[in-house]
Formats: sequence, structure tokens, C-alpha cells
Amino acid sequence: MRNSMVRLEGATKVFSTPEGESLKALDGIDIDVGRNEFITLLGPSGCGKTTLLQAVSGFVELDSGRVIIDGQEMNDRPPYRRPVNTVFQNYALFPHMSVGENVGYSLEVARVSKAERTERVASALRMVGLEGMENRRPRQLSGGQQQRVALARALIARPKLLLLDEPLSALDKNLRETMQLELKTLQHELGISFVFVTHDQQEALTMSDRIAVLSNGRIQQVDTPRAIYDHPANTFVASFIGASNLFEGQANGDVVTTAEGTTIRHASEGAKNSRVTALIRPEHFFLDATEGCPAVDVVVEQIVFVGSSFELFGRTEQGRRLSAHVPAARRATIGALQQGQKSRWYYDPSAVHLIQGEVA
Ligand SMILES: Nc1ncnc2c1ncn2[C@@H]1O[C@H](COP(=O)(O)OP(=O)(O)OP(=O)(O)O)[C@@H](O)[C@H]1O
Repeated sequence: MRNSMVRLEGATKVFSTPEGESLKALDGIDIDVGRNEFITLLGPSGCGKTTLLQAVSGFVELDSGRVIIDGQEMNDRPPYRRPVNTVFQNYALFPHMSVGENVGYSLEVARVSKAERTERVASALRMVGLEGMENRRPRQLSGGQQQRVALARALIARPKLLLLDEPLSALDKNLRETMQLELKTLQHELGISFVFVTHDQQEALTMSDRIAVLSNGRIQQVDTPRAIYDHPANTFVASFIGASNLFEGQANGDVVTTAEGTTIRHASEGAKNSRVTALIRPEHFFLDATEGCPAVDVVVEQIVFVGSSFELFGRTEQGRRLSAHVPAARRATIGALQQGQKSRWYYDPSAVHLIQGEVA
């Protein structure tokens, strides 16, 4: 990538566990983060997200591979000499200091004059919507406000790159969703590169320019949220992001036939006569018959109302479990359908995504 802010090449880190085993937390990671890009590292617990972030900040030393920030090799530089700041989940504010002192702490350490400090603290607080809160103590603020203070503290040093390790996970759902949008707007306005860690797929989809999906210390796919969701590279990504109905089987022409005999039609090219997994997202099933659209026969096991939609869970005659999401506005298509009844779930073959290979 020409305009790279961070590049990792072959980043590998092995930890020795207390049980005497060695664990590859990072297994040859190659990734590029662009200038002004918001990239999210997403994956299940223990997949290596924090280790990757710390390899960039310098708190983890790689066994092999390179870390390059803004064109300069960082491997031998200690954390305090890297042009990076980190925002953590637990804010890590000093409780005995005021908000202003917390935000301006790094400038004080760097012996920046009081006048400049005061001005930069005020400006950093303005950025995060906490104008005039300099004299409060952290405990006099809500969780969301404390997180904003932590953000202001990280931004005051004007880093080119901000690393954020699950910064929103301690907030309740509503506040979290508001902060997601605010953070994204702020990042865009400031033009700083963000590397954001989360295990929450919805958060990753909402905020990111690109998402890197990790599993077992390896990158499974790096792409835009839309591409990751619509065209997952493998069954791990398909299952980890969003709900999925997966049909592993043999592709033949425009049909995939599973071992138990379910057939799924698709419109993909180039999947002739190979083992594949067909993916149908639950929102791509619909209950009203449409001419020319194939269907899967299902016995309904549960219908759950979640506000914006109804989530239907069912099983094919051969026992495969499936789910369908019907938007609340189309509730009429569900009619009087009840648990235990048969239902036909239609789909458009062009909404079927084929993944080479089978469920891992
Ligand atoms: N200092 C360490 N010593 C030994 N093993 C470690 C150390 N740090 C991390 N690990 C192991 O390395 C793997 C990756 O850990 P890491 O913290 O990067 O995962 P994560 O994806 O951030 O997980 P979580 O979402 O739970 O924070 C885990 O199996 C973890 O137990």
C-alpha cells in the first residue's frame, strides 16, 4: 500500500504458557493500515487481537517479522519512542487528578508550558464534547464521559496513529452505539489512522473502513464491512460475522447438493464440480412465494420477535437447522405460522454466496 501508516510483515509471536507449552499468538501476520483509515481487528477471545495491537505499540516484542510505522522500522524502538497512543477499555484515568490534569499529563511530563497546556487541554476536551469540564474529577463523570477523557488524553499528543483496545466495552448498549458513531466521525475529522480492537461484530461493521478478521493468530480476511459480510472468504468468517445458514456439498452446474440431499440453487460462476459451502444469510429467506425462486422446506421450531424483525428458527426434514429473519414490516408474510408447522423458505439464487471448501 503506497499510503501506508502501519505495516506488519510476517509478524510472529510465540508465548510460553505456564503449562510449558508454546502458543503462537501471532502466526505470520501481514497487514497494511492506510493513512486516515479506520481498521478493526475482529475475532474471538484469544485470537491475538491485543497481542497484535501491542506489537504495534511496542509492548510486545516480536519473535520475527517487522513493524513499520509511517515508513520507519520500529522493531528496536521502545513504546515511548513510537508515534502511537493507546486507549484502553478501563480508561486508566488517575482518580486523584482533575479531568484537565489527566488530559494534560503527557504534556506536563514533556515540560510543555502551562499556557500551551491549558489551551491544548481545552481543545482536546472540545474535540470529545467535554468543553469546560477541566475541573471535574473522574468519579464525577459518567462512564461515557470518562471514556471521552481517556480519548482526549490520547489525542492531545496529536498522534498519527491511535490504537484502541475495546474502548467501548464497559459502556451500556445505547451509549456504546452513540460513541461508535462519534468515534467514527472524530477519526474522519482528525484524519488520524485508528486501529480498533473488538470482539463485537456489529461494532466492527458499524465503524470500520476495513475489518481484519483474526483466528488463531492468523488473518482470515481483510476487507470492507460489506465485502466481509457479503463475500466471506471462508466458513470461519461466514459464521463469525452475522448469522449464517451454511450448506456444505457438491457443486454441479448451478446446484449444490448436500450429503443429506438438500439442494440449493446459486448464480455463481466457476464453481463447477467442486466441494463448496453455500451461504444464505437469514435475511435472504422470505416466506411469500415468488415465481422462479427456489425454496427450502422447513419445520418451524421457534419464532422470536426482536423489534425490527422476526427471527424464525427451523429444521429441514433431514434435520439441518436454519434461521430466517423477516422484517417486522413484512410480518403479514408470516401469517398465522406457528411452532411445529411446515413452512417454505424462498430465496433468490443470486443471494447465495459460494465458499470454496467445507465447514472447518
Ligand atoms: N504474556 C502472555 N503469556 C502467555 N500467553 C499469552 C500472553 N499474552 C497473551 N497470551 C496468549 O496469547 C493468545 C492471544 O492473546 P490476546 O490477548 O492477543 O488475545 P485477544 O484476541 O486480544 O483476546 P481477548 O478478546 O480475550 O482480549 C491467547 O491464547 C493468550 O492466552
